[in-house]
Amino acid sequence: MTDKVQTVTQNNMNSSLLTQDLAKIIKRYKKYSLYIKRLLEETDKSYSEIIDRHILTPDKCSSIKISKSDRQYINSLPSLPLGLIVCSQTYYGKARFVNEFLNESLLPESSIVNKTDVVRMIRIMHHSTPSASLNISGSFELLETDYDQRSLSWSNAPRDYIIVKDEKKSTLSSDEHDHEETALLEIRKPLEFLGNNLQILITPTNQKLHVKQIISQITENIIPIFIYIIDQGKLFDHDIVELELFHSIAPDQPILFIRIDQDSSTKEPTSNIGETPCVQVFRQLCDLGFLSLLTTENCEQTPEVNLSKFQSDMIDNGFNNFPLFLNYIKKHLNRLTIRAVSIIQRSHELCLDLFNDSAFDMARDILITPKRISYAHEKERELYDSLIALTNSKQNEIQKLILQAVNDSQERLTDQACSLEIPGIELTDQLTVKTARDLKKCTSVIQEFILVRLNKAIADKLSSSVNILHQDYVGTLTRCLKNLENKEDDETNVSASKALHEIIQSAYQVNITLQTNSNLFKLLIDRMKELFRTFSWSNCPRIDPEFKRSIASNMLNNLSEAKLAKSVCTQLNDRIRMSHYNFESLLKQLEHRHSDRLKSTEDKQQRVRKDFTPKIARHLLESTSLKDLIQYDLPKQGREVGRGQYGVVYECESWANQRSCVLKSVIPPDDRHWNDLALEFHYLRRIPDHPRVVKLIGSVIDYSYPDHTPVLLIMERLSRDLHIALKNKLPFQIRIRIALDVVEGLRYLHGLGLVHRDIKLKNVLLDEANHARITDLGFCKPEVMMSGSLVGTPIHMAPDLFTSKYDHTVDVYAFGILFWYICSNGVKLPNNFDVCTSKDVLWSKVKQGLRPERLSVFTDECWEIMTKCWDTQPSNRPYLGEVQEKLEQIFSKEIINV
Ligand SMILES: Nc1ncnc2c1ncn2[C@@H]1O[C@H](COP(=O)(O)OP(=O)(O)OP(=O)(O)O)[C@@H](O)[C@H]1O
Repeated sequence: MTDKVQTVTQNNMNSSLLTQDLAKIIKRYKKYSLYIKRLLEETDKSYSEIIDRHILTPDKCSSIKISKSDRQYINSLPSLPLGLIVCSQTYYGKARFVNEFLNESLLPESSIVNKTDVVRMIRIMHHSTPSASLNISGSFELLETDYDQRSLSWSNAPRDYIIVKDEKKSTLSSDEHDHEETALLEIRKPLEFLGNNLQILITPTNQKLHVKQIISQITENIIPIFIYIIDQGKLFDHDIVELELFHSIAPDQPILFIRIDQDSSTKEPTSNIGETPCVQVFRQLCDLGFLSLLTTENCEQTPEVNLSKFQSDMIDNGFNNFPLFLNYIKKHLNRLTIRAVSIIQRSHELCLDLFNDSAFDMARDILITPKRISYAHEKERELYDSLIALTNSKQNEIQKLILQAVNDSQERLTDQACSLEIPGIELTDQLTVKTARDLKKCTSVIQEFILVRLNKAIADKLSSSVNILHQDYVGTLTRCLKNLENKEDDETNVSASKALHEIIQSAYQVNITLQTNSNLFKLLIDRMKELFRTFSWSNCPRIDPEFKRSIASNMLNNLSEAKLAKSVCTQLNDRIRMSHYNFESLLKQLEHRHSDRLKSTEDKQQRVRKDFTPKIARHLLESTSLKDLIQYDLPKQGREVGRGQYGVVYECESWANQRSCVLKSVIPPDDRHWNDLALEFHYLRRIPDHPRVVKLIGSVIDYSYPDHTPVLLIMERLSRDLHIALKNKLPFQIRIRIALDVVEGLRYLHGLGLVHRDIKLKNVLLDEANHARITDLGFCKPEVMMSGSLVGTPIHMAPDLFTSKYDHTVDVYAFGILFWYICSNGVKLPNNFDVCTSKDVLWSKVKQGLRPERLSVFTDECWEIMTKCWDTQPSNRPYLGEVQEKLEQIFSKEIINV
């Protein structure tokens, strides 16, 4: 008796803890779902601005947009209730689980319901007043008057509510019976811990419905969590078929299998093959592909990779293992929210990548376009000059060509002329013409015949020899202009490359069109006709072959190849000159259009750098931090390690499966700081792990304070910074190795296109073995994203930082100053700087050339390195590769000496 009382009390306690913890888990899930929804709304707002302002091209905009189905999924999480869907091998398994879960005997168990009874689908939900109803797909309600009347306190569901009446015994038609069978029993009663956020849904038993139909009906308007109770010693064939079907219909849906001890009254005989039921069931579930020998811990480390695989789990002895049940629910809900936030996070990452690419493109465009235009000018001029020179110098050649063509074809043409038929002419018996008009006609037919063939011969000669333009010479200019033109929005404009094409055409005209009806061709004929006009006839000749031959050879002999050649060249010259003027004016127009376009590109570039990149980086900081928060919770803050200008650094024992971390807690006071932090975070997390750069583990935004939101950046922990280390002095050899580490780290960052912009003692951290890593990438940016802001720590700032146009060599300058400290083996300010009364005085002196003084301990090699690094002229500063080489020489020498 006492034992029983104790068990009941224990059960009550367990149950109340379970319900409290479950409520907490669901509350947390709902809170994060709402954050994610808000983040989606804010992201949408930013994306609308990006679209409205044409910051990205329409196809790029559509690539970052979150799809309709993803959007529906994200919005469904905070708005739809969770549904704990209870499946089992038997009805008893479901009833036992639900009753245990609710800690009351709501569903009738073995003594009341028979094994063969058809049990309907049941929904249990919280409501302040108890009631029950039968629903079809939630839209159609079959009311049976006494259901509500009989409900009373609703501590037990009557048998006839849950059992579908036998078809044979029922008075209903077959259709009505089907409706009656698929109807869902909805039980509403006060169940505070379920609240509005959780419902329990019990799958039907012994119904004829297909698994697919059951899944679609039961998951309607809820976020499902599938639970499968195994209440028999093993899975039977029909269970396996059902589970296989489930797996094929909903492959991404994980299931929590809960094995409970068999109820003796419903026990089925199981084959004993020497395995415990737990092992047998586990093996069966592995065979089905639901479970794997891979531990769940392994799965947890990479939740995205395993989103659809091996998320199912099994709990043995389910009723005594509610903490495991809760743990599964928490993991499952985490996966849902992580999936949602990952969708947004990926879109943010893609958007920032596109910004980065477009920043590169814009910077390149701004740099290259003016160069291309002047290149086009220069090349066209060269082309024009050489064409003119060529046509002038070709006159003799052309003359020779014409003469050669005439000589080559003279015999053939006169022979052909002899046998030429002259149609439409009536001749006398003596072969003479009857009228002067006929004689003229005969002459013109022969002339025409000769002219056409002669022209063909000349044209062939010219075209094969006037290969005056080299393809690559023209090709380069064409490509250059094509690139310029591609940037043009207005395609209907007459382009400079069309003008270029014209100039090439005219130069090649001889080659291209002489054989056909070109102007040049006509000109040749006209020219020749003019030359033959002088031909006169003394008496009326016989129109015989002799006559035809004499006309033909007369023509060919009288041809003035010099005049013809001159005429060809003048024509070519005129054409080239005209094309050139045309080209020049079109290129001018193109230049104007480009200069307007570049102005707006510069504006766009500024907007991308200064407004949109920080904005999306901030969204990304939120999405990534939220994901980390869901996955790993808030890190535990240990003792303070150090303080910077913007945040406090604390120890943190472990977080996200990493031991020995620090968390840098920053409370950005305004939007500018938020943006800086977001950018720092964005660039830092993109940097692949490198031994010389401090590793960022993750970030979390702590939303638990009402008036401020600290951002926690969690990083690997090192032992101290270089400032502290130098204060305590270090051997020379170690200091040189530290300098080498810093150079290596900087070279790595520069190789990624990044500029650190804040190299100083406190941003170099040392590990236990005094190896250095660069940290604090707050100002670190890709070179193309830098808008010339004045950032850094005064004494390390290069004078060119004040010109708003600077590059990665500002890091080389800062390294020079850092190296001065390293060589001085201390932290005392250089005397030359110490005398400056303010930051402004210091900067103005540095601009005038003031640098740290040489200390007596400095070797010549070291002094040379630092002085070269801090050269006023950025282009005179050495490459870091050179610095590394010099430092390595010093280091090796030191080793030998030691
Ligand atoms: N990963 C870390 N491991 C150990 N100590 C660290 C780590 N990060 C920072 N610290 C300590 O915390 C101090 C403060 O670091 P923080 O990056 O906030 O600022 P800072 O670089 O000193 O200055 P600022 O904020 O002006 O850039 C550092 O000087 C260093 O001593």
